[in-house]
Amino acid sequence: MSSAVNRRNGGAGYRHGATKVHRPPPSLNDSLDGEVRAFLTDEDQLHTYDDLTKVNPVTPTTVLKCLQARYSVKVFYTHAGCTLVALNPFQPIPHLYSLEVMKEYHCAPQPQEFKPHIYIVAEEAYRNVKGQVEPVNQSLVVSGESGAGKTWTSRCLMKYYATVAASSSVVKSQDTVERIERRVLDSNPIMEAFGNACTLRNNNSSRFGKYIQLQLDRCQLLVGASVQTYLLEKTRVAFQPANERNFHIFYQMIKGATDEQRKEWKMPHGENFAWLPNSEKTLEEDCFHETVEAMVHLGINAERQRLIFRILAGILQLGNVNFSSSSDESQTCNLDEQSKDFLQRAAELLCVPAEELQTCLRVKMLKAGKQSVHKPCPQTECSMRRDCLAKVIYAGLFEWLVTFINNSICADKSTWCNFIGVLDVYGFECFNLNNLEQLCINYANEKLQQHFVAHYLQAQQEEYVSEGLQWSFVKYQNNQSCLDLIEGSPVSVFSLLNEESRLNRASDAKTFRVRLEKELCDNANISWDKFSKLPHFTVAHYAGKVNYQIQGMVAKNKDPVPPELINLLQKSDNLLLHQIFTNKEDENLTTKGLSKVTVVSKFKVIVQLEACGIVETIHISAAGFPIRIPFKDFVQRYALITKYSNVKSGSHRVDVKAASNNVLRQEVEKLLRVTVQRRKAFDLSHNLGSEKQNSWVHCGKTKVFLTQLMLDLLEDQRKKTLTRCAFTIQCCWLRYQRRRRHARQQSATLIQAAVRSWLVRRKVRRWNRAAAVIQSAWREWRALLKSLAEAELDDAKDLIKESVPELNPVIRERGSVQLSSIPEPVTVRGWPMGLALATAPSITLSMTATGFQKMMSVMASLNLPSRRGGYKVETNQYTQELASIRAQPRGSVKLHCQRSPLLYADRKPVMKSDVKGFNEILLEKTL
Ligand SMILES: Nc1ncnc2c1ncn2[C@@H]1O[C@H](COP(=O)(O)OP(=O)(O)OP(=O)(O)O)[C@@H](O)[C@H]1O
Repeated sequence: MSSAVNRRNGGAGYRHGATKVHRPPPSLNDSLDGEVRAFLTDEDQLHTYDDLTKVNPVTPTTVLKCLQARYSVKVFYTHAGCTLVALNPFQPIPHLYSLEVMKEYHCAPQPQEFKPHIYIVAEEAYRNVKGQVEPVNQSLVVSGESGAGKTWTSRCLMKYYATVAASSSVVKSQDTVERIERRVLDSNPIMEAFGNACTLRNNNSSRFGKYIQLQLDRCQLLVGASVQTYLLEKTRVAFQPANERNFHIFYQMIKGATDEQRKEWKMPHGENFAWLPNSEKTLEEDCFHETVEAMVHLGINAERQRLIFRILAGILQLGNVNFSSSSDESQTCNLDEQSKDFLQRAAELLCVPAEELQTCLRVKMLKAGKQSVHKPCPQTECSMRRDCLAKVIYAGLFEWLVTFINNSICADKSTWCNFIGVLDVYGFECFNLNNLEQLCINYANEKLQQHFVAHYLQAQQEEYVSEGLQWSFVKYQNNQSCLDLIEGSPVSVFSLLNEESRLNRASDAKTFRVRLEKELCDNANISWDKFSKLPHFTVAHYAGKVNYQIQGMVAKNKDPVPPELINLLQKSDNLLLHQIFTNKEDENLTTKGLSKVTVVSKFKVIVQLEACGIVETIHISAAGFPIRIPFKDFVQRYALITKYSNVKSGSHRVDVKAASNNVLRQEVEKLLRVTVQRRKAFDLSHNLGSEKQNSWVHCGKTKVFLTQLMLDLLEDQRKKTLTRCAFTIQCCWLRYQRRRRHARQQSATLIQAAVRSWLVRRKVRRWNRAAAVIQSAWREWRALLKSLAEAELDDAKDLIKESVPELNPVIRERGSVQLSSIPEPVTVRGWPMGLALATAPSITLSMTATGFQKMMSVMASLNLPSRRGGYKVETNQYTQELASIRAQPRGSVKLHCQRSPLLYADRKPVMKSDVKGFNEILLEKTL
């Protein structure tokens, strides 16, 4: 089994389409004998082929062999050009999808060089959104048969984007990002619980199609998502094919309910429900707890959950209501006691009046003009009305859930600018009995195929021709006539079906078949088996012929819902049910004849296929030139390769806006030459001759056509050039910063030096002034001392002379000094050597005065007046005879007295400092 993931572009991208495995006529395979086949394909090496286009020759047999070989060595992904074939391993392979693997692919410079993986497709689409020239929306189509792994693959893609598109988040708070991712992922279990069921082919088969749009902001971060669903198989609610089951949610409820819930839902243990076959089968999908948890995360609160589960329980109860026919047609069908009980329970759970419910199921209302008539329904119709009620409730609930999920995960339009779409689409279906469902599914596939053809092969071929390329594709199959048959105008299967439904006449399969035959006989794609008992028609689809049963098709298309049922549901006291059906009032549930919306018209209106961006382009890479870029854009993007390189390309700057097409073309050619030359010089080891490289690119008239390889090469060179430029800019910036820092440092040093020198100069000037003052004072003082010393010595001599005759010492007034402002001379008496003694630090037989006494002594010695002349200073010591004065080493003075004249002669002087200078002066004078 396989599911193919097509990588497709949306918007105005340059990348196109996917390669289908190229199929030569079947006869080719048969015509190849074994030897040639062995020569062409080394079968032992088949498992190593990463791309199915390498298989040679490309035939269904060789492709299948290659896939088988890879499957046997547990390799589950293989490229097929630009599509990816995913094989279902049918076993968990955790290491293949781990977070590390995701990161590896996401961070790889060239993920396509890695082993084929769904993450390559995911990453390519993610990178394409950023756009090589401009952002391009992307869509991934996951298609395949039931059980091929489409849902699994879609889930993988969602998980991948939820991881990589959030991991780079720097802007948003972690909290926001987690919430968005979580919600997007949590939508899966809910949708699967309500929309998936166990079928013969797949235990977890999606019974609806879905298209998920992952919304990205400017920084390519996942900011939200939206889901569109289509074609829910609602008939499954009331009818389950043999050995299949109903939707998972019902089984989850009966298996996971608490006793309390069972009581509320009126589902006692052991109760059998007709609409829950095979409930003994236990699946991992039967996980009620997980669904409830996801509901909580998405914001479905407990009260809403209660309403939802009551509705579901009500549907189950309805399934056990059986009608038995009445003997009289004018009487309503009978209900046995059990059925009455179940009907009562259903009415309670759906919160509608039981009586009214019973009437709605058994009596139909016919309108005749303005009058309405009530008519009892036959037994089969009663059952149909019951089933219809269940289906309409379930479909309404599912729709409400999808809307709720969208409201919860959808980002505001202003916050996202690009999207990646994932379309999980039913593959082509062909059963023994096919009806309207298969016709719709196959129509969708046919439409996809048409886009594939029209938007890739055809458009590409036409473009090549208009651009003058010598290139032709293998003759492609155009399925337009098949589509015309199904959906064309004015007459087609759908238009006739719609007409039949609108006429509202009793549908007769045979009549309708005749009508089809008559109207569509010109179309070669429809045929009839005239011998078949059942009326049918056969459509030749691109993938094969399918027989469609006509019986019941018109009824299915009408999808009628009796208005009484809708009226009843609108009256429901279950707020949710009431809300669902009140909102539906204007939709196809009305009975206004021609305005009715039928299933096929609804399916055509849904147009997800177009709305989701698939219509735009389809991406194929293996053949031709999937990338085409206008010259102008090409030069704008890649001119830097030559502009910022050392290569002499001879190119001068081209004004892209003003340049003519020819100039641009020349510029493109130069660019391509440089790129290829560089590659050759660099990559000789790859053995890529110029011839081969030239086939990677072609210049058309207005566009350049590239293969993926050439684009990668150009991108690689561009990236390298940008890296080099970035490096140069960084270097310049660093150098500039360094220089600026250096200049600042120098300026700071200069300012500091200037300030310091100014401070020093100021200090020196002060010092000089102070020194001058000190010098002059010192000189004055020296002169004064000198004169005092002389006077004192003179006085001493006089004293000795005078004292001898009278033996009576006379205290004389000495050294009178005229002070400027004092009118009369102030006389100061002092001991001649007082000054010396007062300041001398070490004197033999010495005495030392301190404090005021010392000051007085000094003043007296110097014959200085008191500061204000307010007192007179006199020595209070006896004048003694000085025998001798001698200088001692270290500048101390030794006095030799006859008798100490000092008051404190017995005191030891304080050894504070040596007397210098002054002592010497004294000694000089004395000795
Ligand atoms: N890559 C895979 N790795 C492991 N198991 C896988 C893988 N792909 C598919 N499966 C298994 O196959 C089962 C069927 O896959 P899935 O439901 O995705 O198929 P599908 O194509 O969506 O079918 P349907 O159309 O019926 O919904 C899954 O439940 C899962 O168990």
